[in-house]
Amino acid sequence: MASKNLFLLAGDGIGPEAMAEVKKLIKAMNDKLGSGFATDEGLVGGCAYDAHGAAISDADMAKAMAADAVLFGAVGGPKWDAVPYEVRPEAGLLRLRKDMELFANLRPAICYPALAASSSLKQEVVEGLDILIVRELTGGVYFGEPKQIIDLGNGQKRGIDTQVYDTFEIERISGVAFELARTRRNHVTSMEKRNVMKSGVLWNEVVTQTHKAKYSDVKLDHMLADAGGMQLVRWPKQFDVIVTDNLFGDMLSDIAAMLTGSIGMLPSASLGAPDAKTKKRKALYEPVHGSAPDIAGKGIANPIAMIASFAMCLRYSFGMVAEADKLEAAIAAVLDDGLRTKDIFSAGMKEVGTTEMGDAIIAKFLG
Ligand SMILES: NC(=O)c1ccc[n+]([C@@H]2O[C@H](COP(=O)([O-])OP(=O)(O)OC[C@H]3O[C@@H](n4cnc5c(N)ncnc54)[C@H](O)[C@@H]3O)[C@@H](O)[C@H]2O)c1
Ligand SMILES: CC(C)[C@H](C(=O)O)[C@@H](O)C(=O)O
Ligand SMILES: [Mg+2]
Repeated sequence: MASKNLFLLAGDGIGPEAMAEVKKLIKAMNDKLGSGFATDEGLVGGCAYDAHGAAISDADMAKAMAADAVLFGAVGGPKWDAVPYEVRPEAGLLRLRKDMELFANLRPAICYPALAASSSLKQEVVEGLDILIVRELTGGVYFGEPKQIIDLGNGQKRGIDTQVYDTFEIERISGVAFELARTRRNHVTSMEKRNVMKSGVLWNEVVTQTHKAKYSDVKLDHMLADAGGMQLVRWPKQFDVIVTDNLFGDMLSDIAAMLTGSIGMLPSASLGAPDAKTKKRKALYEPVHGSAPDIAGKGIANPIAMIASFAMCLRYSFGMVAEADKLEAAIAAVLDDGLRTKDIFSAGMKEVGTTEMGDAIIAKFLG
């Protein structure tokens, strides 16, 4: 069997702790199921800066470009607060997204039945929740130029970020959202702020045109992004697929994370366009959470977002749909058994650490 090449970038803080659980899972799949994964590892974020002064080296960037899929942990932390902006840990992740042209970021927020009662929201609000945020990932204010701080010479400075979207960027991300909606509940809600932003006006216009031209069988709603944030907390089950820009998608997905019980639960897939010849997409899979410096090194991080990101990798990069379903079912089963890391703990449940949670999920998956 041809090997499936995975490039692992564990990063900083709890990144390596969560990645260790996925490494165990990959080894178990190779040993017990003959899955044929080949892995290589590199450095990203603060650890890469410490090693060679950049948030990701050109050599590791080349390996990421060549891999069938990249698994990414998390980057950042207070240790690197003072490093120059251009080489801060987060720059490594942004370079991966931009250079690999990973324009489509899929962030599913699913409330596992066992966690419905432990959410900070009322049980009936989150029970059975299954929504998908489709975040544009290579454009908008994250990458628009100019992006700078200029000295005005009068004791004042000016910080500038630029929100830019071109038609093709909005067309291709809304196409991804409409296609995915067809495999779900056939409903897309597009979020922007057309009431204050020109890019929001264009976003609204292009999504509407794309819908009319190719996807009129899908139900489409438009919502202002601030109202969208409010509606996500008020009654999230009104949504199926939400499509939005880079910055709104960043914030709305952190809000959605709490609907699932913890940010330690939310996986994501960042996908490029299919290659014209091979049909393969460049892809990176990462949890939505960060390096969690406050709990790093304590062995208590929730590895589920990282493991569920690997399930997305099985599904989207390797077409291993049965294995992906089985892995997600294993996560649900372990939660049903009452195992909880600290972030999702509630009375009467069994508190476990990162390793125990990972082991239990792997055992269920293989069993
Ligand atoms: N993709 C990424 O690498 C990524 C994403 C977000 C933030 N960051 C970076 O991470 C650093 C910390 O950022 P932050 O504190 O705003 O966000 P964070 O997601 O790291 O942490 C927010 C809170 O959630 C908790 N948390 C996060 N993941 C958890 C998990 N798996 N299990 C249990 N608890 C978890 C943390 O303990 C913390 O209290 C910053 O440098 C930021 O830039 C990186
Ligand atoms: C770490 C940071 C660059 C990143 C982002 O803002 O996109 C993170 O918050 C995320 O949600 O993936
Ligand atoms: Mg974020």
